Amino acid sequence: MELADVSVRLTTEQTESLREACAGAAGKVTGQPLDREAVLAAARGAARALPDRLIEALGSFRVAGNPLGTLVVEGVPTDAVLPPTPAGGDLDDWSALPVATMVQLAICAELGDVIGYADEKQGRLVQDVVPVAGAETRQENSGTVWLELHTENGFHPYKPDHLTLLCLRSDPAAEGRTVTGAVRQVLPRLSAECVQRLRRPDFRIRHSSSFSATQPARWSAPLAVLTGPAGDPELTADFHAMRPLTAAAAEALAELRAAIEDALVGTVLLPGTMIIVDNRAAVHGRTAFTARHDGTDRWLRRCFTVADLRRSRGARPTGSRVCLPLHDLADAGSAPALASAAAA
Ligand SMILES: O=C(O)CCC(=O)C(=O)O
Ligand SMILES: [Fe+2]
Repeated sequence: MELADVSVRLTTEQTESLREACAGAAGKVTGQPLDREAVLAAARGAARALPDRLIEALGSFRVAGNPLGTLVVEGVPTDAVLPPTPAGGDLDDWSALPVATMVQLAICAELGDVIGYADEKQGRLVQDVVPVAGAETRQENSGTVWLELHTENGFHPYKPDHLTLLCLRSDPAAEGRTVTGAVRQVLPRLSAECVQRLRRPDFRIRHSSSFSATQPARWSAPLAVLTGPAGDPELTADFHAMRPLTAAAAEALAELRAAIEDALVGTVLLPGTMIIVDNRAAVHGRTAFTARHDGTDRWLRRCFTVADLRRSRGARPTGSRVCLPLHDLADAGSAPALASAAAA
């Protein structure tokens, strides 16, 4: 199975009429921060302009998933004039990208509720994924080296259920491939012993450096890599930041890693292509690419959704989609699933 099997391409007419609807919706809320119900309501309104075929594909992906844990949408409208790729890592004001921002929020509205994290990218609901000078070797999306396969924020009690990445610019040499590896592809290839070991809470994930850059590293509570139904489990893994707690767990994680690396699918995202990852069904990563830092670099925009926003209400200020800093939550004891102790 290839990404082409899970791709939806909009026709030129569909792209254009969606562009118009999104520009109109954005115009009604220009100047407001994204983290306002009025802005998200405008996006839900714009979602009515999504083609039926796409609404259907998003709905079925949300409810049932697919074998690749990945959906690709081509022909997503973006803004006719793009600012230079932001060198500092963030675009200051979403109103420079009204269409791209609104269409991403509209697509996200079909997947669930948009969520953000105060620790990361200033809590922005739609974030910029761009190479940052000096961050080349970091295992973060600001780097340019191979970005190890990971569950997004797998250490977080309110990790996203889906993440969307909308490409505004590819890297000039078209080297940066976004890749995903799905649990449904690898499960039949794993030994029974491996599966059994991955189901034990014998793993911890170090909080991403974007979450605890200035503090000593913190770790998740011990967790299992595979959870849920035997025939269709959920996957939480991170081949950079996950630490097995026993030798048997380490062996199982290595077997899983080899199987996933064997089953990877991927693509160099082109402008107007969005990749959507089911964060409970697939890990994702990115191959290395070269940055020039001259405004023409690779530029994706990222937005997260959860299936049930209410579950995280104790972690967010009233009326906001942005989860408070993780270390405040851990200290307040409002997230019992969290252990802030360093792993031994
Ligand atoms: O740059 C990419 O293609 C993926 C980066 C990534 O893992 C992320 O932004 O969450
Ligand atoms: Fe990621």
